[in-house]
Amino acid sequence: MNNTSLYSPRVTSTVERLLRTAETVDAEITPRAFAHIKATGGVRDDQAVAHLLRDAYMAIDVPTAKFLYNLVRARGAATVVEFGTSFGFSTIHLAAAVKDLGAGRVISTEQEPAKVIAARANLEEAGVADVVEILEGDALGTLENLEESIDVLFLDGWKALYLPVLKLVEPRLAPDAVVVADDLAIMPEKLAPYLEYVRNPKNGYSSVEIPLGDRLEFSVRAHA
Ligand SMILES: C[S@@+](CC[C@H](N)C(=O)[O-])C[C@H]1O[C@@H](n2cnc3c(N)ncnc32)[C@H](O)[C@@H]1O
Repeated sequence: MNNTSLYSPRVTSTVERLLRTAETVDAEITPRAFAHIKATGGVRDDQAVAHLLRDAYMAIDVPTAKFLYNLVRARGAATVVEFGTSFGFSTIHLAAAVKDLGAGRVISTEQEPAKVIAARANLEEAGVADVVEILEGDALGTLENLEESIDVLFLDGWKALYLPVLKLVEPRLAPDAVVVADDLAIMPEKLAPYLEYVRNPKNGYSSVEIPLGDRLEFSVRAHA
């Protein structure tokens, strides 16, 4: 028997519905954001156009989602933290893995109140809401007093905040914790400080790029 809830009817139907909706919604929203970016100098900065992307899904692709599921299971993660829930597509995959492990939880963060409500409903529909807590507000505030030891950290909010978020929760990373950062292909200039930090062995990580989806940085907390 395969105890992989990714293939359960509830997860499958929710994931398929979200993929369909995300495609339609983002096809309408993102060209407007790109046009605005072009008209204002051409440098993509999601934070600067956050008002235009308020309703956009910007979800990871299916291979990346399956990779995250496998990673959480392989790590036997008890605590997974996500920066950037959006409508909960990635969160469903992280939560499915935690559920299949039999214990643990996902703490996800989202600053758009409407997305928090929608994500909670999507997690409920997928049957994984009981292992997820969504912290509403700016992750730099909501993650400030985290007490848990983090096994897996997934970074997928606004790119300029990856390094500040990592530094904020760094004291909470478990030995050999895994940090995955998405979107290396999308905004390299915004991610440069983050990549410089995790790729410098002096900062206590072993880090490598993975050519999956919009390209990921896969870092292991390797300090003594
Ligand atoms: C790329 S989307 C996340 C997509 C999601 N991980 C998925 O695969 O479905 C980024 C999300 O991060 C949220 N976000 C950006 N900066 C944030 C911050 N400082 N605190 C909390 N959420 C933030 C945005 O509102 C947006 O919904």
